Amino acid sequence: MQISVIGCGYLGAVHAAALAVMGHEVVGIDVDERKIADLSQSRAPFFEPGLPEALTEGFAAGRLAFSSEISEAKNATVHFIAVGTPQKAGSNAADLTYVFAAVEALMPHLKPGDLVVGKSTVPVGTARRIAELIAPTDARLAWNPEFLREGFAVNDSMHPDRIVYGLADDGNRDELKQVLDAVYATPIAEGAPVLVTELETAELVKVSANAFLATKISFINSMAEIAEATGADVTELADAIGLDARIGRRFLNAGVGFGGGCLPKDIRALMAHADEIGVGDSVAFLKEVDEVNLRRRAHVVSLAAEMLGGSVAGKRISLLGLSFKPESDDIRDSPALSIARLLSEDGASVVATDPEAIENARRVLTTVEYADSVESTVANADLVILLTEWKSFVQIDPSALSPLVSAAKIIDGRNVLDAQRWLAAGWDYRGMGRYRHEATGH
Ligand SMILES: NC(=O)C1=CN([C@@H]2O[C@H](COP(=O)(O)OP(=O)(O)OC[C@H]3O[C@@H](n4cnc5c(N)ncnc54)[C@H](O)[C@@H]3O)[C@@H](O)[C@H]2O)C=CC1
Ligand SMILES: O=C(O)[C@H]1O[C@H](OP(=O)(O)OP(=O)(O)OC[C@H]2O[C@@H](n3ccc(=O)[nH]c3=O)[C@H](O)[C@@H]2O)[C@H](O)[C@@H](O)[C@@H]1O
Repeated sequence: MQISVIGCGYLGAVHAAALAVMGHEVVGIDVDERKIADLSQSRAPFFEPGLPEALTEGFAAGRLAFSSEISEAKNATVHFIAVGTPQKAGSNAADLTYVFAAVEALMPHLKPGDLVVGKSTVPVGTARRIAELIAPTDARLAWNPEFLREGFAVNDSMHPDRIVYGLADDGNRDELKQVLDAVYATPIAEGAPVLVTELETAELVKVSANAFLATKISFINSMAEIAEATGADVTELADAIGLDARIGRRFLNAGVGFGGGCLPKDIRALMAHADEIGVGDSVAFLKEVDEVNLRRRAHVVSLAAEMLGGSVAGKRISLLGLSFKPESDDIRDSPALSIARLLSEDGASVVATDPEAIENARRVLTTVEYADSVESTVANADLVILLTEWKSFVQIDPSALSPLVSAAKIIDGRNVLDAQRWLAAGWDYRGMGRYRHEATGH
């Protein structure tokens, strides 16, 4: 099939490459010419494992192209909308400007019978508005939310655990379902379940999935707060409750909380939209979810001050990790960046490293010094804080770092380090909601 993907960011670039690998002829379109220049040369414009290989495969097969000209979408019959829907400045609501700009730019190139497929995450009701907007072109609309995770985006796109088609129940449903079944023939053949819903349900499935994940993380972080106040250990607690299959262990990792370009803005957009339509009370709990999450960042800063004798001012603090999660260079709403900013504001001298996110961080945070290696980052540190659980950080040998630092003190912001090993190497180790032990080593 001939497919266009409008918007080639973290979602769209991966989606375009994955569709080409699946055998379709794909053109990816973006208004960002730098991104298109990179992608056209088969270079991933951001770090995402597997994306360079997928781009290479798509280009080698002659099935993938990128352009900044929307007119290049004219030969496609299926058009995915994958542009950003960030939080509006000064409000919790989603900014839909890019979605409507993309649809309006695409409209002159739509042919009767084309299928426009929304993939961006939007407030319920957006799809219906777009369907009305494109009606004069005789193109049709579907909403097909995306559930991929950054860091696993290519694999999640090739092997989704479910595929949701939002299709208006107006007599054309079977025909449109067949088109989408052809788009997703490869994962469907592998057994990916397909769910067909009304447009509104498909839109709501997406935001409610993210709201549930955010709630699960804030739940365990609330328990971390209780554990901190009572001497319990939240990791043991998560292991114990997670063995109940109704609860499940995944997404019960307490720490500095969730960030990224989706979970935070999606729960806020859901609250804003629910307020707007008069059902704000239904999701009022998400305000607490957001607040618990943001408190984790402040908590790390207070813990740092406590470990440094009452204040971080004038202290050298080393941060391991800048991206919002490992295997990604994405720093959108990253807890690590907020913590770096708060520590600098409190007068600490902050030095940070990350395997992939330094360049992105440098552009938005200038009060921090950046270093290329763990060793140069921790040199003469009064305190080390792990904020993103990159494998290379989790595997650090604590005794190799001890001679480099001014004081062997570490906060494990993701509860991923082997506490006993760090304690045995003489470090003052503090996790998030974990038992407090005294160092046992030299
Ligand atoms: N990043 C992720 O893992 C996932 C994102 N989503 C949703 O997908 C959407 C996109 O997210 P990201 O890719 O992360 O954002 P992003 O900011 O990385 O990418 C958005 C892209 O759209 C482009 N764009 C903006 N206006 C355009 C226009 N008129 N025509 C063509 N291109 C245009 C931008 O230049 C940018 O490259 C959002 O709604 C997000 O919530 C959904 C699932 C996963
Ligand atoms: O809509 C989206 O964009 C995507 O948002 C999330 O994916 P992503 O943002 O890539 O990352 P997650 O793996 O969900 O992690 C989000 C944040 O939660 C944090 N987290 C995750 C799990 C956990 O147990 N504890 C925890 O603090 C991570 O460190 C990270 O900061 C969802 O998992 C995807 O299904 C969804 O498609």
